[in-house]
Amino acid sequence: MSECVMEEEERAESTVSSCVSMKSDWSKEDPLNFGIGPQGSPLKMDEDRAESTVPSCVSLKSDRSIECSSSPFRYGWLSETVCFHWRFLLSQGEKKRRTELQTADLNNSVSQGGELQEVIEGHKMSLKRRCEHVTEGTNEAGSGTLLKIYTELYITEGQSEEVDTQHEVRQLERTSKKNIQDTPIKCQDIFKVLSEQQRHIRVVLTNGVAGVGKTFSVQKFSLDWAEGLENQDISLVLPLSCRELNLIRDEQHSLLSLLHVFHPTLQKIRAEDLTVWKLLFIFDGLDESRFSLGFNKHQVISDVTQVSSVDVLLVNLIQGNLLPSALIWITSRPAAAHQIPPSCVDRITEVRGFTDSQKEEYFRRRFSDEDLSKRIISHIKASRSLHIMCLIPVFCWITAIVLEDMMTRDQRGELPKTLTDLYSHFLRVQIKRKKQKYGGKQRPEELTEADKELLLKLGRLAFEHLEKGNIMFYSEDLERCGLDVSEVSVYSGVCTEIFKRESVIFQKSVYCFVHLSVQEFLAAVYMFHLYTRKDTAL
Ligand SMILES: Nc1ncnc2c1ncn2[C@@H]1O[C@H](COP(=O)(O)OP(=O)(O)OP(=O)(O)O)[C@@H](O)[C@H]1O
Repeated sequence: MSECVMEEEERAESTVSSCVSMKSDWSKEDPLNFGIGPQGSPLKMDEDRAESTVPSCVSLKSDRSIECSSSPFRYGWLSETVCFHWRFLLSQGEKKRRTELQTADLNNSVSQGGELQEVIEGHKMSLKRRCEHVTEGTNEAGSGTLLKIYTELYITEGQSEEVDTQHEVRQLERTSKKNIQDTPIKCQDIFKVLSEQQRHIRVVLTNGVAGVGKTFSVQKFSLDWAEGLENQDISLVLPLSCRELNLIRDEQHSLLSLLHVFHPTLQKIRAEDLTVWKLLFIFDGLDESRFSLGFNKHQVISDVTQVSSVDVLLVNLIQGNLLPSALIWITSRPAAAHQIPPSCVDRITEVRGFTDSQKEEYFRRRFSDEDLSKRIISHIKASRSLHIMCLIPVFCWITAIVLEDMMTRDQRGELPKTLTDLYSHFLRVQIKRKKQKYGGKQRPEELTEADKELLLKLGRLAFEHLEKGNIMFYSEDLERCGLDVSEVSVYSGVCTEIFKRESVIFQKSVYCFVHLSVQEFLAAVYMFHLYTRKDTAL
């Protein structure tokens, strides 16, 4: 550790409490436009502390302060804070020391500001790597596609009426008709105050049905920030997947250690950094969380180093007890969104999916072969139910997988026009992919007895959990249906998305709740088999 840093840390110990306790409401009134600056407000201090504190606090105020030599402090609040200290010192007749302090301050700013900037740059690089490659549809994690397939989504402020239980094509057809009162909002603007009636937006809740693009939006938002394109007033964007948070459900953490676990590039950040930076925490997939968020009765935590259970940390963050100036973005399927009390939410948005022109744009982006994308688009337009379903991006992905396979093969066959057709072809394509990858000697097109048996077991799993409304399966559930955990993870693309982490298997059903789906389709295949006890028409 450099001498400078050690010195800084020692000084921090004596000054942090005052620095940390200075809560300003800058974020409420005046979103400041800088990268790593603190929220400053005048400190109360005595003369002795002033001498040792001023340089340290000033140095925390980012290396931007040295950008302009004639006026070292660019921002109004900063100059006010600093002037306060400086007037104080000058009144003590310490002109000589002023020069010394100024020099020391500039040196510290360079060293500490430089180090903080390095941490941020490291985090940006790591986030960029993570978000640039996305796991599309139900492909295995790791086989990432570049986020360049990202297509703008239709997102609105506020939310539509409750999801009904009609057949999903009907439901989607209705949803796709734009309501005149819908206020579209761009993903990158969700924290911006967009009208005079609005107040500061601290907590945003984004709803959206399964597969509509919530996670993709989080990835795009994070990537744009990491690439320096959008929301540069935020110092750190910190995505946390609720599914991954489940893995430490039984552990005790402080907010700081939690960040170290999920964002190892931030190992060097300290408690005081968290309190002075403008942070955005993103909790993606609240519906997958296995926490019970007790908003009414919980331990109050306001210190980022205080250890507690993860759900308590979450509640305190959302309520603003912990890091009151941090921005919070929560994404959820509608059925789970009620866990967040409306009083804690400043803005609700809803990802509604693709408009008709966005559907076409998706296929154009996905295929470099222009002729193929044109044929796919015209096939979809010719089939009413496929066209309506393509409102949901994950359905576009399924359609793209199936139609690409069928249109680029030599074999002739009628292209699927109904959802049942499409789902059965989807299963075939996924089985073929699995065989190509893990295959042995079998011909990829062939469906063996073992394949059929496995699909029926998956069907049973789908059916039983659909009845219970479960969206996550665990290894015991698989075993109960006679499924081998490792075998099923190979098949992950077939059933939906199955993640194997530690000993737990999470099945992220893209289609649960009210949606007809591959899961429902598998369940139906199983039911059909039970009914006829014959070979199913796979
Ligand atoms: N904006 C987009 N551009 C291109 N493809 C998209 C987009 N949004 C979603 N997709 C496709 O749909 C799939 C599902 O999207 P995503 O995982 O973001 O949905 P979700 O709303 O988070 O679903 P869930 O509630 O199941 O978690 C993606 O893997 C991708 O294939």
